[in-house]
Amino acid sequence: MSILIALAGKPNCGKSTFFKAATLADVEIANYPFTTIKPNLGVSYVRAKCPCKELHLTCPKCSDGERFIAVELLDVAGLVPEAHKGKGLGNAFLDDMRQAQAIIHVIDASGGTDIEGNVVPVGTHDPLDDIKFLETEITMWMFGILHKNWVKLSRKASASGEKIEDVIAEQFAGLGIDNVMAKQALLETGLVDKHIVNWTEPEMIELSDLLRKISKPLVIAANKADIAPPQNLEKLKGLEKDGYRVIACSAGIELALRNAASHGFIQYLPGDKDFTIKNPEKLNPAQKGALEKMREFLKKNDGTGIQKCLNEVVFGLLGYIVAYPVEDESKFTDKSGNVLPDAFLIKKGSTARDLAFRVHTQIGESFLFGINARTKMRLGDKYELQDNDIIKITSTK
Ligand SMILES: Nc1nc2c(ncn2[C@@H]2O[C@H](COP(=O)(O)OP(=O)(O)OP(=O)(O)O)[C@@H](O)[C@H]2O)c(=O)[nH]1
Repeated sequence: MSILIALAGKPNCGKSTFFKAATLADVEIANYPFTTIKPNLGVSYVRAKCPCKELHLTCPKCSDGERFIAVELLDVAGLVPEAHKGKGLGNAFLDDMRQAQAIIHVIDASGGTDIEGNVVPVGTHDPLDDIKFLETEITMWMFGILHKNWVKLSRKASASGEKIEDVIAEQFAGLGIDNVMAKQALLETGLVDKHIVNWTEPEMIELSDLLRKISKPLVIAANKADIAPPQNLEKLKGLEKDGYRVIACSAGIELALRNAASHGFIQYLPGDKDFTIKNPEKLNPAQKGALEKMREFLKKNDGTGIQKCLNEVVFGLLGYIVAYPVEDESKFTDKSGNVLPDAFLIKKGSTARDLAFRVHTQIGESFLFGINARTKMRLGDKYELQDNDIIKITSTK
């Protein structure tokens, strides 16, 4: 049950660079055999504080107390104007979007590419237009589905007396929309009280827009921040008051740093706010100069922003926490003595029994109780997991 994040953006915004950087894992953090599963599907990681440091344990799964937990990243191609009408690779774009739980929308914050991705002088294109553009494409695609099936849906809601949220959820099940999400959108638009046969097109568009926001939450990766005019970044940050999450970033710098780290030139972990040069004598002045420029960016922005985007999606937007199941609660290990062998991303609000099911269906079904490995307290099946919990599960199996 991996988390799938879609990486979307118009041509030339730096999406491929972001994808390459985010899926280029150093051997130290990669516990997946391949970081690229398919050409456009890769393994990336969220970064969390591993409990090993606090417990003074040596943990082979983390780097200096930083745990990298795998998520899947989908490089979505084909965002072009009118993608929702099937233009360009529009259908592929929307099909990819269907499966994702959330979106990282990579935009060119420098304003150096127009809406179709053609290069223009930096600062001449308004990056706010790019944000609207992606949202409109998804909303109008969803509206298209609603509009096309409207007669069928009306009949269903009238004849069978099925609840409208159930009818909508069924129609959009493939997009990950359930009846709770549908109900929320219907309530917010006020359409819950209006029979579907009387819905107008603008009302259906408003509903589609809300369904998009609820089912495909997004983070805006304000990329190329290294060359972006400051007023662009300020304008983008200003969107946060409207509920947007905007992160200034540089995929170009992240890729360069990960490459430098994998070749042993620097010590750098994704998400670090600085790096150290390992062998300065091996670098020429131009390389040193380039690294120092990158360091300036990191200092100013608390890192390159790439790890922040991933963490914000998983822990912020989607509300996941990390739980560590163990078999020996006194040593914090599995049966073979491996310290903190697994880190599971699990939804906030999940219980000890939910964690048991994540370990194995049989263990979930035969769950007896949990033990908080830190306090050795017994936990019932309804115990709500807290971030960073280490839990021993006792079952009859
Ligand atoms: N200055 C700067 N340039 C960047 C950054 N990220 C990407 N670029 C450059 O932007 C250009 C486009 O980057 P790509 O990653 O190929 O863009 P893309 O969005 O995948 O483009 P398509 O493959 O056409 O969809 C390249 O010249 C990159 O080197 C960045 O953070 N800063």
